[in-house]
Amino acid sequence: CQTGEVAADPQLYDQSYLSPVTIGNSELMLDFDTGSADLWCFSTESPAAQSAGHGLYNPSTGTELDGAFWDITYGDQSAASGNVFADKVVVGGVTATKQAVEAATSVSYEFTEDVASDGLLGLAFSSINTILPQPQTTFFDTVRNSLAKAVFTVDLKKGAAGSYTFGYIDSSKYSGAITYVPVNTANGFWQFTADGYSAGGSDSSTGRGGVAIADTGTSLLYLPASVAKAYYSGIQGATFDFRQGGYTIPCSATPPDFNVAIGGKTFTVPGSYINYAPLRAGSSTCFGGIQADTGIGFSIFGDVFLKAVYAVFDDSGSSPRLGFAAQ
Ligand SMILES: N#Cc1c(N)n[nH]c1N1CCCC1
Repeated sequence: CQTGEVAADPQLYDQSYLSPVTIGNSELMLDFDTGSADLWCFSTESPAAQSAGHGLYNPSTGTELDGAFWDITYGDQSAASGNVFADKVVVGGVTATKQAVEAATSVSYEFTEDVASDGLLGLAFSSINTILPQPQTTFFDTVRNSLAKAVFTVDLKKGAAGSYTFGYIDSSKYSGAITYVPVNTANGFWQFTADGYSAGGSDSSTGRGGVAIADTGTSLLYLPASVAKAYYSGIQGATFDFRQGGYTIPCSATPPDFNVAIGGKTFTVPGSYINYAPLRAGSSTCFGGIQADTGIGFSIFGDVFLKAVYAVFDDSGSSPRLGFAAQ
């Protein structure tokens, strides 16, 4: 029965969190993403112009899946594609002896420019893995029957290293009880229903809840437009800036805490987490950590929310569920 733990290292402004993964005989830094289901990495097959500065997977240690290829486009229109090898993957001591490793032969500039990241490790459901003609399993799905318990946990932190664990829940990492809610896997995401939202100390609701996904691969917290609008209406100097593509606030602002009701329990995102980052170095205008989920089709509980809670991604029962506890 395997269990393991790996660090989640924050990148600038907590834009993403990277964890060390051994693939074949390379150690790479991957972005663990509960919003996608492909494990892909820069490789010796990637064009040098695209892979400069990145750690590379050398497929010589793997066995090529003949005829298999992959091609993924994310919500932000970043993209990558390539071919597939079965190789040994180790995360925090948990070993998948024959994991589908997607070697990139082409990546978009967003990935080329993010030199700290050598690829992604998808932790959504394998139903949305992009490998054709036959989708393959995520790392979690590959190892889940060998884990002490078919769970993984997410403990992200603001501006500090957090952790992911596989196979166990660490009671020293949270306070109070874990509140569990059912997951709808129809879209391949860890999708749940949030009950409602409110700002500050008041329980004056900023709006009814709705469908949401827990997504470590997204930096911010995307909520119904009416909720985002109500939240920023309480902040002096806040505005929706079309050119920036979202709400901005003065970096000097102290935003109110933001409360989310899930499973009948209230979880609080400290207002400071919503003063996300200057528009560019030295700017006195900051981008808001809460943005409208307009056009997405559901809310996205990304890192701004996840770094305020301890999250349990539980596939150990008859159907998957999500657990949340205060950190
Ligand atoms: N957009 C987007 C997105 C998402 N919703 N989850 N993970 C994402 N990405 C991982 C790497 C780039 C984007």
